[in-house]
Amino acid sequence: MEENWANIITAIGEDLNRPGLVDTPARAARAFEFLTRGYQQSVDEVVNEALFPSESSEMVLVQNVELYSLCEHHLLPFIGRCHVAYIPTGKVLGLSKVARLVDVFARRLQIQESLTSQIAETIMTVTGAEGVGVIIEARHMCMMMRGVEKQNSVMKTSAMLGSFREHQATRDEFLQLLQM
Ligand SMILES: Nc1nc2c(ncn2[C@@H]2O[C@H](COP(=O)(O)OP(=O)(O)OP(=O)(O)O)[C@@H](O)[C@H]2O)c(=O)[nH]1
Ligand SMILES: [Zn+2]
Repeated sequence: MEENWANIITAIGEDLNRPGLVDTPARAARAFEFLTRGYQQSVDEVVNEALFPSESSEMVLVQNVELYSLCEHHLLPFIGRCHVAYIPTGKVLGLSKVARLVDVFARRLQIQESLTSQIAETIMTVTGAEGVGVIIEARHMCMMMRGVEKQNSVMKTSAMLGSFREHQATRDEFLQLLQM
């Protein structure tokens, strides 16, 4: 990866030997590895068995999980917030694990729609929940810094599974909790 960054820097007409750039290929390689570290993670490892028995069958919402991902078309960041809700059936997931699972999929090359579905499906599988709802709101640098150059548009995507898809009342409760 280091060699490839060196090629890119040369290709844009920069001088790889100038002091500010000497370490950049290695640094950029480390940064890019970090930004895509989701590929090195597995759901089981991240959850680390942090599933706890609970009688609760009421909605759990983790709101405003910050999200940094890379769009798979331009390799530019999209940045925003993710809201995750589910209705447990006998076990609840460790709170931090919800945010960790968001990162497992955000730290890859993504489009926002797939990222949203992957998070929802994983929470559903891991918890055996009755239903899951995920909403992501994000700003795409590929639309802001370049291309169409729109600074204020926000992309909102949702994935509703199980009771969140089947029952209007469940979906409404989710959307109401988000607005509180
Ligand atoms: N649906 C979806 N599209 C995305 C996402 N991230 C980037 N894109 C879009 O991917 C498309 C790629 O279009 P192309 O025409 O192949 O590429 P381009 O010439 O760079 O397009 P422009 O961005 O319009 O300049 C663009 O419309 C981007 O806005 C995403 O998460 N979801
Ligand atoms: Zn893009």
